[in-house]
Amino acid sequence: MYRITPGPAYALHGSASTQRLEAAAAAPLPLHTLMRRAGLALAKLARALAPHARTVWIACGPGNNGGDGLEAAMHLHQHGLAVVVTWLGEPLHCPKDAHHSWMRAQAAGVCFTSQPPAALGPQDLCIDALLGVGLSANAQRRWPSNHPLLATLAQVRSCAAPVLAVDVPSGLLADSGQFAPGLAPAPGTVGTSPRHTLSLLTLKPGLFTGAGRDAAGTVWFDDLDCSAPETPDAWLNPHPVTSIRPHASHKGSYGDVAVIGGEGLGQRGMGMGGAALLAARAALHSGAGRVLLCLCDETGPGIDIVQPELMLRHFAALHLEQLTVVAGCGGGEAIRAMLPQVLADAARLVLDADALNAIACDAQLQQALQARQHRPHQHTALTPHPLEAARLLGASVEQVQAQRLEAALQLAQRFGCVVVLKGSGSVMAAPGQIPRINPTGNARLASAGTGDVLAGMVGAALASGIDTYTAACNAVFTHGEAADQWPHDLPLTANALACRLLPLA
Ligand SMILES: NC(=O)C1=CN([C@@H]2O[C@H](COP(=O)(O)OP(=O)(O)OC[C@H]3O[C@@H](n4cnc5c(N)ncnc54)[C@H](O)[C@@H]3O)[C@@H](O)[C@H]2O)[C@@H](O)CC1
Ligand SMILES: Nc1ncnc2c1ncn2[C@@H]1O[C@H](COP(=O)(O)OP(=O)(O)O)[C@@H](O)[C@H]1O
Ligand SMILES: [K+]
Repeated sequence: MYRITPGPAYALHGSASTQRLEAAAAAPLPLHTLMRRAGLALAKLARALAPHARTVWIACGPGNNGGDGLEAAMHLHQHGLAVVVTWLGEPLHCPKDAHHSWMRAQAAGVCFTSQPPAALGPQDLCIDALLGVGLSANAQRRWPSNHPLLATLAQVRSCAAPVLAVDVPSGLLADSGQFAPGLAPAPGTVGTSPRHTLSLLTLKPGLFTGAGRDAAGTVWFDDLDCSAPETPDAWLNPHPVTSIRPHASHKGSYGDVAVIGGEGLGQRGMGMGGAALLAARAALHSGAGRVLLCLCDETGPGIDIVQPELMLRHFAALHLEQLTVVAGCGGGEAIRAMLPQVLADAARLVLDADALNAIACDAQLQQALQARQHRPHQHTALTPHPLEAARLLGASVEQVQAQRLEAALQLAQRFGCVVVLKGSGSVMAAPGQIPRINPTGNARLASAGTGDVLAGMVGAALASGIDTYTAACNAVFTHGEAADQWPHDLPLTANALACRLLPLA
């Protein structure tokens, strides 16, 4: 068993592949072996997390997730802890494994009650064994609003003791990181005590994206002594491989990035030059050899006084076929006029923000984007946030967020390019590749301009010559890592982020 921290490329398996793996792993073993291993692992972690617990409340649901909780209850009780179990299963209708563990817990003398013990405190522990991966398969069903499971789930979530979830936080869909219909916590009802999740047999994608990161808290993993030979549904995006710059290199070795964006104040009364500046500065600080800045503003400045390394260029003076172009940041409506030429000629291209919005409502631009995949010397990455992704897919933000992995893959396949679907647990996808979920980053990035910084970083990574998918994945990891390492007493603003980043290449 170990704690999951950003760095390695962990394999992620959704509920269907986990269930297949479970069946394959259980087949050669004596009955109940996996649940016994799960219960032991859970009890071990519970004791490590709450060594001074006076009371452990274990909320057990009707299926095998509840069975894991019952099995752990027996071990913790045998260790002399005051264990109280609320079991919502029915002896005649529960799965065989869970029934077996219920019998064992009863025989061991575990205390069963319908209500949580009074006065659970911060040194105590609540184990959430209500629902696991069985939820995904049955999500179309609903519990009636007066069902005891819903009341117990609310009590678990508002508990003052730390909560250790078994496999997945109950109610969260293991595949998507969204709550099942009717099972999302009401605003303001989740306690502030620490959250932990012990993922069993496999790591689930839903723990790392969407609502999953908040719900899961610290993620632990135990493989129950079973290997997972199935192809994963996704990878946790690993730390980039550090590359050393050879002494015999020069600025041309690290590529030229041109940022095109920044509609002028005079055009529609909305000045957005800052977004383009942020992307350009981020590209420079991420190691690009040279960075050109093309503002969509005839009256714009001729120099960035703060960052004089940036070279201002008119659009007509850009040799697109030799450049890595980052297009869209603050481009407003002005970027639309430049897109046909950019899509036709740019060697490597990152499309963000207003470039994506323009493409979403123009079939010709969409065709021009799709055509790039057939030109071997051209490479493209899109970096939409969920609303931009929804516009490109003709869907709603809720639909995108309900299936972040699928949405990113769908965009990648439709446009034949690499896609970064941003937000908590950004998803990276490319045609023919297993998608990745990024484990770095935090809500301090929820501030205007941090996406422009990311676009500049992807541009710098692409310009260094690495393949587009790796470039996007590396940049997303480093962008999030910078936010994770940001000093707590310093405000995280996009410009500071752009200028403090370590080189990518
Ligand atoms: N069988 C075993 O030996 C093992 C089981 N494991 C545990 O088993 C869990 C999966 O167990 P289950 O497949 O029994 O499922 P869960 O215990 O996750 O179950 C959900 C229960 O609620 C019901 N349910 C699910 N969604 C519903 C909905 N929308 N409306 C109404 N009822 C719904 C299901 O019928 C099931 O009884 C894993 O998450 C894991 O914790 C693991 O420990 C591995 C070993
Ligand atoms: N809560 C969060 N957790 C992790 N990353 C986040 C969070 N909120 C925002 N981000 C990241 O910050 C960036 C914001 O990008 P975007 O929405 O395009 O902002 P902007 O257009 O203002 O630059 C993305 O990389 C996104 O993944
Ligand atoms: K659970």
